[in-house]
Amino acid sequence: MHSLIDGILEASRARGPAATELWPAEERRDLVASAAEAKRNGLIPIIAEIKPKALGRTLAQEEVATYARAYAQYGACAISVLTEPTHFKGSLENARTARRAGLPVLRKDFIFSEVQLSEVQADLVLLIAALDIDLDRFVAAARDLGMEPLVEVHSEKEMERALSTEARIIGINNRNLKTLEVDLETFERLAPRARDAGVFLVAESGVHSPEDAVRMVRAGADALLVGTELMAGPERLGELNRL
Ligand SMILES: O=P(O)(O)OC[C@@H](O)[C@@H](O)c1c[nH]c2ccccc12
Repeated sequence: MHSLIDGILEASRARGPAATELWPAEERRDLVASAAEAKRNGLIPIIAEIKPKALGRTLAQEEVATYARAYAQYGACAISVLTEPTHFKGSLENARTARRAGLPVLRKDFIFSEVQLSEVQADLVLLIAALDIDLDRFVAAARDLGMEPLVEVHSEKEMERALSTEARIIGINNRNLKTLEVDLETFERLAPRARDAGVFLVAESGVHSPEDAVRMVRAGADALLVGTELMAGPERLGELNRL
């Protein structure tokens, strides 16, 4: 694993988990239904990410709220929120704030221990296959807490691992977490196997233009996850999600 990931895991271990959050009995928001609605409205379903690292600094809560509202206004089907503080400059608070915009929220973090799952409420939670966690156990634990797991893969081997679990949503990360290189070909190579298995498929990372977006949809993406490009200007979502 890249030393960056080692550093993130080490910092997380040193911090320890945040206090467990009790889940209010409010309705859960469904990514699959929200993506279907975007499609009906003639839009490419995009999960728009709040990624402070793209700006090189932490965000004030008013800024998080502004991004989240803009993402909703420009037709995002969900919001992804980085909650990892040391490298990605995210926070649990950002997830709570973003959820007020009304869209399903995906919590993005480096989850390697089950207690981390209860730190904050989200509709979906990212589980990274490359972290070598017991995916079956974490998929079940996430559902027990009322969150839908999104299992992220980057190789054929990780894809087989993800498909062997009960996961219904799989993300193919075009960014290699070891080298940090981005290649949209990764999605094109791995998507057919997942399509055959009938899971909901997310193309993650490296989408910067309408051409990139269409390319991922043609390759079989049910939704795209876009961060860096939208942090530079959330209004760009309005160009990226046009079919
Ligand atoms: O900024 P990009 O290239 O649009 O990528 C967004 C998202 O896919 C990326 O932030 C991401 C994908 N998987 C992750 C795992 C951890 C942290 C971050 C990520």
